[in-house]
Amino acid sequence: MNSKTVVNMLTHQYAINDPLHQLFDAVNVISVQGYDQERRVIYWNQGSELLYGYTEEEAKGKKLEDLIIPEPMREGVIAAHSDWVKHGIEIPASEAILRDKSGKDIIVFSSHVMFTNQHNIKQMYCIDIDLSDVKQAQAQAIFKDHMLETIFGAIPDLFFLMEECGTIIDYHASDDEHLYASPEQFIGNNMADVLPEEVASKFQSHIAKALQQKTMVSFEYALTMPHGVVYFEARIGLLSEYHQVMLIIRDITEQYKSAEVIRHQAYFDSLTSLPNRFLALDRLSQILIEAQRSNEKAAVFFLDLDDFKKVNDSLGHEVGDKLLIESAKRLQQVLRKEDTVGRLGGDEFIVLLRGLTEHHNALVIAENLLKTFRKPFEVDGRELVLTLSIGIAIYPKNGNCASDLLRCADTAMYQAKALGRNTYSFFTKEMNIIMQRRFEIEGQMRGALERNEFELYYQPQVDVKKGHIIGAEALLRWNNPVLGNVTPEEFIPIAENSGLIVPIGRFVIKQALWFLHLWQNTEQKKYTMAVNLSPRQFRDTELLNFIKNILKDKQIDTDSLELEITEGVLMTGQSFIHDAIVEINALGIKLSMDDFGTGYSSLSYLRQYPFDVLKIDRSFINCITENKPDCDLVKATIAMSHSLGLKVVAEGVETKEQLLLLNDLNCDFVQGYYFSKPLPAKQLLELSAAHK
Ligand SMILES: Nc1nc2c(ncn2[C@@H]2O[C@@H]3COP(=O)(O)O[C@H]4[C@@H](O)[C@H](n5cnc6c(=O)[nH]c(N)nc65)O[C@@H]4COP(=O)(O)O[C@H]3[C@H]2O)c(=O)[nH]1
Repeated sequence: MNSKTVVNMLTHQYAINDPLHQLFDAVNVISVQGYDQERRVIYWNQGSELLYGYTEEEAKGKKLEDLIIPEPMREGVIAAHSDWVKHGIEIPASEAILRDKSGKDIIVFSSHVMFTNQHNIKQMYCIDIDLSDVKQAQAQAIFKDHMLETIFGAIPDLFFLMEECGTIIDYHASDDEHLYASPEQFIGNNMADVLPEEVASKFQSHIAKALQQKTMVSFEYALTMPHGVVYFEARIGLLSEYHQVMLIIRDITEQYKSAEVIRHQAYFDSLTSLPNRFLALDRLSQILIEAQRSNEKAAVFFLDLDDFKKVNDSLGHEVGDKLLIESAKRLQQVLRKEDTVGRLGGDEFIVLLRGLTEHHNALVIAENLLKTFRKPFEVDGRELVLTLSIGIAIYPKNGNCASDLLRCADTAMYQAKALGRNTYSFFTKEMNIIMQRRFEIEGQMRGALERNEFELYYQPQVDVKKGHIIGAEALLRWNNPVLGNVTPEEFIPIAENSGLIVPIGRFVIKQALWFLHLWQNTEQKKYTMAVNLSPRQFRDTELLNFIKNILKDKQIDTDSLELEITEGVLMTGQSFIHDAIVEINALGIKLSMDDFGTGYSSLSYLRQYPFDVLKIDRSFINCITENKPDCDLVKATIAMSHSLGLKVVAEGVETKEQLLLLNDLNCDFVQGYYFSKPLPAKQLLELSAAHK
């Protein structure tokens, strides 16, 4: 054993016994290593074992550079150590990437001290703190920073970090276009100093709400920017521990505008931009609440453009639309700002007047409205005269709620029409009687089917030349225990308005086809059955299937059924009606134009749709023998129908003279009291059998 070895042994001895080592032994979160002058391990605490993987036994006596110093650093470490030992040049504390037993990199913060022991031998102590957690956390923080930056850059939202009091700490924006002020104006300033007062106070109150409710709060606001008004949605998220809030601001202008369009569509008429029925009635309810509170009178006007359908139909929908737009403008011009004018649909408008002090007021306004329509309308270079019929209901005299008042005004409007149009009519109690009757009929009609109160009568149709019955028209009769016999002219329009025509119409078709089956089978002859179809029934999407099934079930040829429709059905121009007519034709069912001569009698419909039969209204047949113009018209109608390939039925034939004349005019078929009134099924069978 040489002297050097003895010194080393002693050094180790001292090292082990050093009270400092006892302290290092107790701390295992820090690695403390002692090295002698040759950098051989003389001390290796538990922390070193945990960090570098070498046990004390394995480490002791080994050289620093062989243990934990990676190859590329070795020379530098040896040189630095030697500089320190020989020249007293300290190795500064620094971060270093060392190596553990398995060869893995270990990031540490390494500090070093040099002692000279009592044998005057230098010993170096390294104190290494494991930085891997710190480094990982740092890396994660950097990653999160990058991630947030990417997110902020990719999202068009604005992000503001601010103190709870509203002072802006930081912001992120993918572009500055959405910033109301420059970044310099924002940072360090309070929202209240930068944003308009109204918007700033919205922010303050919502931040307060979020803090109070300890939850995310959102709200919307608008800012006038250089390029126009921009709508924003702000969400306030709390960073409670830091007494800060995060504002996430999104530009919702597009959304807002589309919502605005939808809102507008829901509440305003797209053609005239007037409030629609829904909004107008809502406003009426509001007016009534206010009128009740302030003890004031209000008025509801129900306006209908006279003969608009004719204009619409003769000049086309485009002209009709322009007339409606112009009418809406004229109505608005007569009224005060606080009054409302709305479009109920078609050619019907509503006017709501609030704060009426005298009954007279409504009268003056009604006269002004009529006056404003006296000036002809100019559309596409044409001068057109359009008049109005106005029904007026007064709150509280005629009713307390919107629907009652509207109904009263509607009833009064009918009265104005009956008075000859181009006038107004105030609702009276007498009109109430008419209305009551309508209500009563509607009330009684509900359940009438179930109570078997309806019956079908059949009016025969006769071939003019041969004198044979060729078929019949099914006409509905209603006998109600309360109301007695109600005429179809009275109950059919009510059934149409209430929608009850749909089940009633199905009943008619079923009964009529059932009877036709019986009739055809009894007499072994192919009769036809004409059934009236209301406009409302076209909305019954299952109707044609329903008809098809019965025809199939009863084995009736489709061309034995004739569906009668009036011009009114076609005037609406709705596509589902067009489609249904095409399908009726495709099925082989006959189509008949009813009441020809009473409405607009448009030839274009006859060309446009596949009609098989034209029925001349009885009002024309009535006077054909005495009235030459009527006779000429009927003659022309028959000739025109034939040229279009249609058969003609003359309705309401009551005399032999009429029949003879119609024969001369080449009319195909007749129907009327001259042959027979509408009859119950059994009687028609008897008549038909006798006629054979
Ligand atoms: N003065 C006179 N009148 C005659 C003569 N011949 C027939 N009539 C009447 O003229 C009407 C002809 O029916 P419409 O034009 O389809 O007119 C029908 C039709 O539009 C409607 N209607 C009747 N039944 C139904 C139905 O089942 N469904 C639908 N949607 N409407 C129906 O009610 C209207 C009136 O029906 P009704 O009162 O049965 O009146 C029937 C018939 O009784 C005559 O020589 N002189």
